[in-house]
Amino acid sequence: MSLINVDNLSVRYGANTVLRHVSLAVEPGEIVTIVGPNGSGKTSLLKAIIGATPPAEGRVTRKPGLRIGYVPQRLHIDATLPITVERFLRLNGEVTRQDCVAALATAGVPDLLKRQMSQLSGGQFQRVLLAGALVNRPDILLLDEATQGLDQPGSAAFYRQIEDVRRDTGCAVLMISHELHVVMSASDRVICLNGHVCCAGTPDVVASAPEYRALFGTGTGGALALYRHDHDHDHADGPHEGHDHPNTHEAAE
Ligand SMILES: Nc1ncnc2c1ncn2[C@@H]1O[C@H](COP(=O)(O)OP(=O)(O)OP(=O)(O)O)[C@@H](O)[C@H]1O
Repeated sequence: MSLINVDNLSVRYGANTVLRHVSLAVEPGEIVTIVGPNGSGKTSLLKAIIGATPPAEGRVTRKPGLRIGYVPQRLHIDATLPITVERFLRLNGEVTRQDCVAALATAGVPDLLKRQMSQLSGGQFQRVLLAGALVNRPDILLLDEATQGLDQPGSAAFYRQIEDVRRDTGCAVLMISHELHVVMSASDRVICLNGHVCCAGTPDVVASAPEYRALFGTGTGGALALYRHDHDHDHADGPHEGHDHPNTHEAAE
């Protein structure tokens, strides 16, 4: 059974339809990236998946008992508020120090337990948010542009960490990113969203799809090559989400 199944989902705010007939599924252990321009409904999709936004049409099914870890776009913590990393992580319910130590290690920042949140660098802060999402041992991580404010090497390092997290914990990942060229190596599957699913498939296929190029241009070719590396695992392409351009991936494959 899929961890998450989105079936023919439409989302409206008043008269404004921001998602139309979106269908997708996330399988255990998969890394799926959602790309799309500003305002294309990416955050609305994540909100519908966690149940914070009701569907106008269609439905979202979560596997019973599914544990979701959520990493927000950004989180502001008042610099004058003294709060250590450990205390911050223990805000997540019944969490022991051991759980915090383990989550920080998985997030790639094993030595931050006693540090003040306000003294972390941007990259360390995002990893502590990641640890906060990991602390309850989720089946799936949802990341909403978790690398905002990081420079490109910082983003690339963060996404490599996500791959390590998947390898170490087996959890699935559904993430939003503007940076296909950076998430390329980490993603099994990419869904390009623009109110509807305009193309979907492996990163290579999506990056060369005319629909993606129409939205993002072709300027990332060099970066794609730079960040691409060989995977030592083999994930199936997964189901191609229903969309308006059925021949895209087949033509490119
Ligand atoms: N609570 C809301 N009420 C009304 N309109 C909303 C609400 N949330 C989002 N919208 C609108 O829905 C559309 C999609 O927004 P959403 O945040 O899902 O897009 P996004 O792809 O995540 O954008 P970005 O890349 O800029 O974060 C936008 O036009 C936005 O203004």
